[in-house]
Amino acid sequence: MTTQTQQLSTVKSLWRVIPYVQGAFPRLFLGVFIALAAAATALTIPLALRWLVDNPLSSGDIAQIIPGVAVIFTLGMAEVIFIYLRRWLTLGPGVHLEGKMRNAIYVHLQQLPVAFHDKWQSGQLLSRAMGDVSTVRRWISFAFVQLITSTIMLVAGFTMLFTFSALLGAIFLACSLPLIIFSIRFQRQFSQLARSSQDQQGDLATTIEESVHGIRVLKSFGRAGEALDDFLDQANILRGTELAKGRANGRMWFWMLLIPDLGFALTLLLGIVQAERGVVSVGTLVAFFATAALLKGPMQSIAPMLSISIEAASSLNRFHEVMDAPIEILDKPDAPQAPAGPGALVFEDVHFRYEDSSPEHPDLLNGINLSIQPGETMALVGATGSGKTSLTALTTRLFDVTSGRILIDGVDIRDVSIESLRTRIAMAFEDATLFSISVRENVLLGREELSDARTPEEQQQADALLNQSLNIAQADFARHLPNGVESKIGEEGLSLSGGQRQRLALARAIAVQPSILVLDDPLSALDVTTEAAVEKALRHVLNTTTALIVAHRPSTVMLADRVALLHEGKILDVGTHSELLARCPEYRNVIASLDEEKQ
Ligand SMILES: Nc1ncnc2c1ncn2[C@@H]1O[C@H](COP(=O)(O)OP(=O)(O)OP(=O)(O)O)[C@@H](O)[C@H]1O
Repeated sequence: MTTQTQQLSTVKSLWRVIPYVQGAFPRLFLGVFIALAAAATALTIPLALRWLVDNPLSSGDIAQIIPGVAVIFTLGMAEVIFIYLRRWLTLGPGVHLEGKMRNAIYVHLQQLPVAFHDKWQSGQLLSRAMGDVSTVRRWISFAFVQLITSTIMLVAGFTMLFTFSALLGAIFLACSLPLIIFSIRFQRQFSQLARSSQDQQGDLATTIEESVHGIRVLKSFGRAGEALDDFLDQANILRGTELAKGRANGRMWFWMLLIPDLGFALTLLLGIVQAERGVVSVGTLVAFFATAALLKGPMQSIAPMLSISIEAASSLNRFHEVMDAPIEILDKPDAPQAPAGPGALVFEDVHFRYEDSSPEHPDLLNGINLSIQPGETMALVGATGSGKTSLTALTTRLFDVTSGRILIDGVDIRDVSIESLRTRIAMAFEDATLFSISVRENVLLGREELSDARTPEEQQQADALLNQSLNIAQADFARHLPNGVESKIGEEGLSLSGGQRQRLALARAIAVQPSILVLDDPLSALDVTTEAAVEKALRHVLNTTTALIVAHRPSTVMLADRVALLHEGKILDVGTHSELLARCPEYRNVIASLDEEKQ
């Protein structure tokens, strides 16, 4: 996804790095100070040279030559040591900053609502958390200090050149001025290219991620060739942008190398004439060119440092596009824990619509009123696309209601802490996502205290809960994996069948031992016999737990005490399966369509 960014100037964008570098300020400032000391030492060398040429060398005083050379040697050595120290000092802040920024974006991504993740491609998020953060680290560790010291060195160096000879200094400066014009033009062009390249890298990462993720679909539909063509098209666009960046850099380098050399040649010519006429001493001329030679480095470093700074500014913009995304679903200040009641779940005039749904459409959920008693199992049925999954997502605040309210044991779910709400209500989805960790860790994911069990008692408790949850979810197969429940599940559980993944996801929801269980068709991938066994075992759990179960199969409906029919955004009727069959034609239609789907 290529986002439209608010265009900030390079300096404003770079300024936003400050919160992440604060702890490392002393080291960074010391680094800048040491870099300035290195520059000052380097600029002292031409002064020592002038004294050496104009005094002992012209008078032939051998006794003074050796100490003079020793001073220049010592200054050179000091400069080398300062440069080493500067590199050592500035490396730490960069690494510190990289860690802080990466942690911050990870935490923020975890807190951002599901609506944000629905809109953003994972490749874009990945490239911002990895590539862009590394670019900013390179800038702070290297280009930032270099840019400051180069600028100060240029100001001090040109001042020295003017004191040596105003005429020669003015000519050298005049020859260098076009560099500023080129730098400004370069900055404009390069910042656009840098941003395009970073966005295209994000798009490419998304394509790779999606094609690896969907490799089975691509292979089975014989679309690998087309996927490769799409990838190559995107990779070619990125290559074009990178080549354009390289050409812009190359042009900049051409002028960066040529202009100082032209200035150097011109002033050398004039300087020799002036020395010959006695306007300047030979020592001053030597010092002038030693200084001018020293300034070539900072002048030439401006372009690469500018390009790194521009890239870092663009990376910071991309980073902040994620960090600035508001966390819309938040705890109220000092929100209390969800009440430890029996588990009544009530929907009161609940309205909900997705942000991107068009205004002429009515709300997807258009005034839901539904009351589920403690310990009751309520099945939710409705035509496909009627909003059943969306309704279940509201219970744990994956999305917030647009209006109305949802109550858990009489308390609005927005008034209690989200963390406590999500321990009271556990969810299992049709699309079961497992993590690349062991079966044990996956099942005990919602029981942090037990997944980190240390004492033998905790271990025993964790084992008992794990076994009980696996039994209810009919996930016995997990014990027969190569390392039993300690077996690590392949990436996103892909080494397991769909039905096996669903059973582990169900075991995970059961292990939370919630007061309310919300199941979004979690048995869809099971065969009829396994489904019947899971349902039988589930009945025991559901006797003591309030449950809301989205049902796509008549057998799931049979599990429930009552059934709610969702129709055109409202709960059209609630009753037992047979009551609804008898009195509600819409219910009969939905059940008939479920039967047809099953056949
Ligand atoms: N994250 C989302 N952003 C925008 N629209 C969405 C989102 N998720 C679902 N929708 C839309 O909301 C409507 C209801 O979807 P939902 O998944 O809640 O229905 P459902 O009744 O569970 O469907 P099914 O029985 O097919 O699973 C659909 O039209 C769908 O396109």
